Amino acid sequence: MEQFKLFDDREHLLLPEHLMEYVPGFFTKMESERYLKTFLETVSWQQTKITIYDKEMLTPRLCAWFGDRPIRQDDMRPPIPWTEELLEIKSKVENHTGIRFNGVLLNYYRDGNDSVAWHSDKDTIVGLKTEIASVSFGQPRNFDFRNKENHKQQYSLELGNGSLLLMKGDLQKYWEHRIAKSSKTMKARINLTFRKVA
Ligand SMILES: O=C(O)CCC(=O)C(=O)O
Ligand SMILES: [Fe+2]
Repeated sequence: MEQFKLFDDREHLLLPEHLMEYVPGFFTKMESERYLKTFLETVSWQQTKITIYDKEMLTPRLCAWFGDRPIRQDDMRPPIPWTEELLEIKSKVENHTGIRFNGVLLNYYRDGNDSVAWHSDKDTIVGLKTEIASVSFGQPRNFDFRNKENHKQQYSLELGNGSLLLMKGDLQKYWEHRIAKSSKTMKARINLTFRKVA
């Protein structure tokens, strides 16, 4: 099991550099407001059905998949073609990370009731480590992550407006993450996860 120090001497959260890189204000406030507004107004958001313990439910958030090809083998719906804004963001993210992506999943959390449950992501080309670049606009929300084998090892990072979080290395293998519901009043947040799909 990998170990790392998560807090410095002043109890500030230290991110393990080989697993995560966080860049607050990767986009300016003005850019972020413009992107949030554009996506809220123009994306054809979908709420997909998920089956949990034989019960059909709707995901507690809205989604849209853009890119060059379908998101997964078991979900062959055609992707929505790239938009001008998404290509702008993609190119800035690719320049910063040096990674090329071929799809982006947009998640729209309408308020504090919207969420994503504990999971890890695995949709990369087999044999490569999953690298996902996550861009957030709007309401800051806590991104919780916990060790798969020891749930007590749990940390939280607030993903701010206009921020970039790069998830890499063995993060998806040993850790899972979520955006929990919140009882506080929360405004809209849109998150973009850039991915490499086969
Ligand atoms: O909204 C987020 O920050 C995380 C979204 C996520 O985990 C995912 O799309 O797989
Ligand atoms: Fe995820």
